[in-house]
Amino acid sequence: MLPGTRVAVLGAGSWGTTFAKILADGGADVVLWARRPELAREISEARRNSDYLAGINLPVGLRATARLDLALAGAEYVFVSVPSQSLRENLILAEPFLAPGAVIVSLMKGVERTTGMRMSTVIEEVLPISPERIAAISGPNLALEIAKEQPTGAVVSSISLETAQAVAKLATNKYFRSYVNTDVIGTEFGGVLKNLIAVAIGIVDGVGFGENTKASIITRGLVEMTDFAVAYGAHPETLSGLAGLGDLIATCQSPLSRNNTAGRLLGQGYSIHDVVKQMQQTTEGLASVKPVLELAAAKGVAMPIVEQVRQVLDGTLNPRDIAPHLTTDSSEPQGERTKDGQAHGSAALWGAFKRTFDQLRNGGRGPGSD
Ligand SMILES: NC(=O)C1=CN([C@@H]2O[C@H](COP(=O)(O)OP(=O)(O)OC[C@H]3O[C@@H](n4cnc5c(N)ncnc54)[C@H](O)[C@@H]3O)[C@@H](O)[C@H]2O)C=CC1
Ligand SMILES: O=C(CO)COP(=O)(O)O
Repeated sequence: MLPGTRVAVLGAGSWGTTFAKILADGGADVVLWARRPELAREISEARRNSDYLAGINLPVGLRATARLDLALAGAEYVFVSVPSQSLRENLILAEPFLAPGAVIVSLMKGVERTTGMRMSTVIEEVLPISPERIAAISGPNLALEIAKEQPTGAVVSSISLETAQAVAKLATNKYFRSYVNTDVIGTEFGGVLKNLIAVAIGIVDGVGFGENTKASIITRGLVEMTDFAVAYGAHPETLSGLAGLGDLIATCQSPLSRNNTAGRLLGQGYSIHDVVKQMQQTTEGLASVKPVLELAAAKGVAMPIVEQVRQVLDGTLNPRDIAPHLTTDSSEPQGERTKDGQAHGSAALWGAFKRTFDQLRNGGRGPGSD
């Protein structure tokens, strides 16, 4: 990838702006599209995005505009970071201005509420481009930490390995390392599902429960995530990688996570109505609960933790009663793993932890697989 590749980033919230910085610091020629002209002006002139990334200086070469046509003109790669529920309407607006042959990359971690579709499938349905020109990026990527240039990794996924590698080369710099895979289903569902487990962790934190409960929810949550994603065709290893376990750890541990924060407020007794009012930024998990449970039911996948999150959101479960299992479940004792699982016993889980940390340490070379 030659430095100076023309790239557009759509969405100037915390992740879109941070990703624009990642790409610009990697040598790309980046134009960031913001809906609001005053935000585009602040980014271009003051090199700041004070609403979303307070205290961060943005790269000198990064340009911003509120004109979608100007942002997209000549862009070979288009990275999209708008709230998942608004993706479809934004793609319709963007389509007339897309350069022929452009690659579209989803940075989002939600499913469309009305259809249950993953973001790459919404892109494939709305835009007249082949799936080989679509990619998705996911990983333990709390925006503010990356904007401060704290090192991390992510996975770029596309059914075309060539596309994934080209995108990964663009999205690599001294503090951000991109790996590649071709498991788009696992990569995208990893990002969607860890949000729901992070809401559950926030709830138990808000209630005041301790580390045993949280560790149990994280571990059982990873089983739910894996069973769900595998039922839809994902490789289980993807869920043990950066886009699964890696992101689950980051999101469940960090007060920077909006999903975790929303859960904590619910656990402290706020109603979902009050929580939505308080959250200034996109909280994908809240919109994903219902479609994910519908998709799980369609494949017969049990998701007791996500089900309890739904009940807390609906006000039918007291947050104090949330547990890593359904407390009403009186079935016979089961093994820790359900279907594909005996291969994923404790040794495999330790292996997955170790791989994740090894990958985080292993920066600096070309894109490898996750
Ligand atoms: N913030 C983070 O640390 C990370 C976020 N993500 C994902 O990135 C996506 C975007 O999230 P954030 O940037 O964090 O959200 P955000 O709330 O910080 O920013 C969202 C941006 O989209 C704009 N927006 C809102 N409604 C819109 C609409 N209808 N059309 C166009 N733009 C609209 C907002 O004005 C704002 O600029 C989400 O799917 C999230 O899961 C992924 C990795 C990390
Ligand atoms: O996806 C994220 C970290 O990888 C950001 O999580 P939140 O959307 O919960 O802030």
